[in-house]
Amino acid sequence: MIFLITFFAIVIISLVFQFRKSSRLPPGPLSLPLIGNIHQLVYQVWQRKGIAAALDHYRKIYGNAFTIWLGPIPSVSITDFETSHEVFVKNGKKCADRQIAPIFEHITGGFGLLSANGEGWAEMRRFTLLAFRRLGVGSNQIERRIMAELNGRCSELDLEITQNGRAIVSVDFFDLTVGSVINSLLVGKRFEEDTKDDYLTLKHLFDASAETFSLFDLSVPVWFLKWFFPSRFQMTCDVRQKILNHVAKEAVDRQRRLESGEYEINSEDPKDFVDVFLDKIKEENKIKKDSNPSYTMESLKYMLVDLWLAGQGTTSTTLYAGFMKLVQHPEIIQKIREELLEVTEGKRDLKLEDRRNTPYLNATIAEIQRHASILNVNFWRINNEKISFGGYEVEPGALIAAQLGAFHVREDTFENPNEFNPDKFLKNEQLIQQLIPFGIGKRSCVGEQIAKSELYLVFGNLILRYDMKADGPIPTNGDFYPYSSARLPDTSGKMQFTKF
Ligand code: HEM
Repeated sequence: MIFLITFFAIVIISLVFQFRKSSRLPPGPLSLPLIGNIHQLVYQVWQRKGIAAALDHYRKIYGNAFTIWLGPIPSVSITDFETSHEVFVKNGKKCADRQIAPIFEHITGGFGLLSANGEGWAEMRRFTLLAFRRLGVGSNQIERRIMAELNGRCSELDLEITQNGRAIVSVDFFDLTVGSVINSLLVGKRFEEDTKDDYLTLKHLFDASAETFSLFDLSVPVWFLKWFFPSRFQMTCDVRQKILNHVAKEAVDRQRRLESGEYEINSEDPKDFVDVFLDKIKEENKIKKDSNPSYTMESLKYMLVDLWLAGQGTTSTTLYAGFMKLVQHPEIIQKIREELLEVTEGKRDLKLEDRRNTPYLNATIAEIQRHASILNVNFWRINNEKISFGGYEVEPGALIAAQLGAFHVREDTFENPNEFNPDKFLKNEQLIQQLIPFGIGKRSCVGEQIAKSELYLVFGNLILRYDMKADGPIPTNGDFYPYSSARLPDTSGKMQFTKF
């Protein structure tokens, strides 16, 4: 009897505590002590066949901001633009830290951008944006890099068309084009015929690392993985080390040549990110006593991996998914082409400066990004100060995220969200400002300018140059891993390109 009374007393006290902790937070399903809402979340994700759909379900019940308790930690999801702006821009400083998966913290040691926080992250972010500017991002220098790569790839397509009357284009085409642009920006090398194997090794390693990017791997503590899944843990560490060595080998070699006097950096006209970084290491070394500890070879290696990792798959997936949509809508391709022929008079390539005169292409790219919405769950931030918004209060230590995937499928913002139709962005010109595929606030994408330039130039110029249609069935599987944080489409689709 005493045992039963004690048990019920503990349950009631725990429920009261849980209720009090939740009372100022945005609403959400009734949570239990210790497990929070994990059981309901798992059920909804399973029943609705995906994380974004489950979050959309909660949004419909509880509104634009809602709380799901992940065990003892509250996670606040925000699914509209205005509240995201209020929290991540107006209160940006309070939630600049990212919640870093224990396994990532373990393998990066706080280096890089994706899995770093604090002063080290802030310094690297400032440096990266400055380095990108020095390398011509935002000017027509980046346009030249992208077009050089695209022209190289198109000459291969043209040869295939001359030989076979058509070229078969698969996801590899976009992977290689985007991979080459980023490689040339980071380490000054494109992937050419003789270096394609290099690229394939890297792609294979990145694919292998994506396998260990499930919510499970990202949530459990390192000791748990080490003890209960030692081979999986080892695989994650080994793959990461191989990626690090592979991506950084050019930087290590250049550092060696720099020290031996075989190589010199032209500070006025750096060739790539490695040049800018090595130059900065040299500058910091001169200061000695007060030099910034962020500028080391180790730090450069992790920066290269993060920029490669974040910049390659995202852009390539968007291009592939976009073309898969377009070949199912030849009328949209036709309308884009008419617009582009008017702007270029059919005599020249499409340029970034044409963007203001191509509203239909701009709307199509926005619709592609909305549909591709590459993250099912956005990276969580941790607030380190209390954040108040819309009458709610989120105490420090909560997880908080703008859920881009759930936001991009809202039917009250994007009419008929399942339908692929760029017209929605033309009917309401403000809508394009509300789309946030690159995230919002202090941790938003550092590669946004590069990605936007690539998407515009590749979509536009390929449509200007080629007629395209599906080669075989278009995969209709939707999201290949609906339970993973990142959205990955089935990439088995192919297209036939012929000369326009
Ligand atoms: C279509 C292409 C791309 C999309 C949709 C995309 C999207 C995103 C998103 C949603 C985030 C997280 C924002 C947040 O936490 O709120 C992010 C972060 C990031 N992206 Fe991108 N990205 C793309 C291309 C690129 C490129 C080309 C690069 C590099 C050259 C890049 C580098 C990064 C980095 C380093 C971060 C972490 C920034 C930080 O933590 O400070 N991304 N991106």
